[in-house]
Amino acid sequence: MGFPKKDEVRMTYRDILNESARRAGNCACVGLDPRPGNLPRKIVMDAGDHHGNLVRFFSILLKEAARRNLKPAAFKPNIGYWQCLDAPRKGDYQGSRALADVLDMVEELFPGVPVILDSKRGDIASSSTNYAHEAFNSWGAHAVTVSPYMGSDSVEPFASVGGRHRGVYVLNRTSNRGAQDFQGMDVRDRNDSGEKKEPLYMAVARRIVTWEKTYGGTLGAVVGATSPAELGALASFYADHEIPLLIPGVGSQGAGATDTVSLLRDSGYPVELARINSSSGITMPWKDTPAPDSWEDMCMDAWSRLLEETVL
Ligand SMILES: O=c1ccn([C@@H]2O[C@H](COP(=O)(O)O)[C@@H](O)[C@H]2O)c(=O)[nH]1
Repeated sequence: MGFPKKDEVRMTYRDILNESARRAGNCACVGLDPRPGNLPRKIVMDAGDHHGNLVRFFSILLKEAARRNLKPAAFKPNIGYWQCLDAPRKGDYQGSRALADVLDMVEELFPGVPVILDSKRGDIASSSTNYAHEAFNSWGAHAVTVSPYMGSDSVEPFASVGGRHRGVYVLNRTSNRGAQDFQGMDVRDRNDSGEKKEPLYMAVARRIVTWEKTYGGTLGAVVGATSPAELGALASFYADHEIPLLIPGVGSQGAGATDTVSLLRDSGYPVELARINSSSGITMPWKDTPAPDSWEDMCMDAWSRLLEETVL
């Protein structure tokens, strides 16, 4: 893989986001999460050949999207969907090889479109350093998702290994039902002198802004579209700080892209820094039913709808 390009090294990750949104004309992020059991019948030539089946499937989709000039402003593979197809103790790396080949295709067909590796890492500093190398150097990703649960020293290695041209999206207020269990807890930040309590996701948001001051143009936040009140509050808070938002939850999880864009605009948030993600809603809109013969058009319709609904 050829990341990073020479020009990109001179840019901050925030510059890369601004530039890719300007070129694409939208703030859409297409998720790349394969589910081998739900692939169209005609694609599956041998049920055990995950590498062949996935490369065939994504090659058809990516080439057709490029032919129709359907350029999103980011791609987001979730590493778990790919690496669960490896069987390393048997010398089998089909999932990882398929992801590598698909990322090569993305780079060739959609040059300049950032890839966000959704791996949700975060560990003691020395281990985080290795995870940062995994994302930025092994996979050549432009950005990675990171959990803040272990604190500053677990997040900072991603920013220092990545440098200014790589992004670090911190899990802030996630899109799942259980997000409220901890992220919504009222807490008092010991670093603040006040006695006032606030939801944990707001305390994390303040830290993201603090980290951003040290690692300018690189820190972002993952905030789900499924909780509009929280997304609105965080988007307003981040607006002046220009913190990039990665927003999953659109499509299969029920949130609408149009509503999400309106909410961001109403919050005064610079929409070109957001990446609104839909994964299975685009690559598997038939959900758990068998893929229809018109599967390719179905995917392209969903893909182009996301781009239209997130137009800048
Ligand atoms: O809060 C979060 C953080 C990450 N995700 C990831 O995004 C995609 C969503 O997939 P859909 O098929 O569009 O529902 C998936 O990789 C999640 O792990 C999230 O959904 N919410």
